[in-house]
Amino acid sequence: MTDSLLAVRGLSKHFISGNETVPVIEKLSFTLGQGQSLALTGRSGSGKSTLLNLLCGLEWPDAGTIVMQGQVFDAGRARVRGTTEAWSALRRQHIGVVFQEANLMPALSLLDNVRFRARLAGRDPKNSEDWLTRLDISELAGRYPDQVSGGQRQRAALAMVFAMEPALILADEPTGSLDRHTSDEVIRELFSLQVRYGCSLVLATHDAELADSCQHHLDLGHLSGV
Ligand SMILES: Nc1ncnc2c1ncn2[C@@H]1O[C@H](COP(=O)(O)OP(=O)(O)OP(=O)(O)O)[C@@H](O)[C@H]1O
Repeated sequence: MTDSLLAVRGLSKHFISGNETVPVIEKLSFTLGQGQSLALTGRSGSGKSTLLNLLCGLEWPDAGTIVMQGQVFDAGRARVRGTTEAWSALRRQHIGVVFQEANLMPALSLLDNVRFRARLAGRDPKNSEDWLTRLDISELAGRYPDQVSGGQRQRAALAMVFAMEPALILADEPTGSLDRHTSDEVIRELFSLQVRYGCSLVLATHDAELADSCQHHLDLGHLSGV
């Protein structure tokens, strides 16, 4: 892939379970180009969520290097002063996350959630209402997350992600909690906006059809690189 946005080299992660060491990601390497999409597949427990968590900083790698937009995060240097702060800033500004359950702030209306995420990324929140319109939930702008359906929350989560103008979207079974019809609609929006705005996408899914919609495919069950 050319014009690499994301390059992962020799990434490894294990967990400790009782007295046992459980290797989950082992010496994984791949690159993802700007504006490209990558499907992560593999049996349950193969490490899809763990990889997404490593990429967005919710988990700490044991070894390896992640390079995003030219900024290097080296597991060996992770504790060096300034490294984690620089990575946190990069993620806040450039990585949008959509998980199975929309992670909205319960005390904020849908519109304020979108504005909040845009501001957090340092973007002007003036287009927040437009994003709700584009995702067909403008009439719900003033409602709180617990006053709307799961599909509407997931649309609001997408509006939040696009309002921050991300370079990279990480999506973990983003429609896993939705019925097929709503799921298809939300996924269509995700792909169409991702292509239109040229951001890259890493999507963990068990859905073979969805995986086929991505340009690249990484099967963690077989630990092969892209
Ligand atoms: N915090 C943790 N402590 C110990 N083991 C963990 C932890 N998080 C994940 N694991 C283990 O790591 C492995 C990979 O989990 P992960 O959630 O990444 O898999 P997955 O491919 O996303 O699975 P699924 O398709 O079921 O969502 C599993 O064996 C899981 O039990």
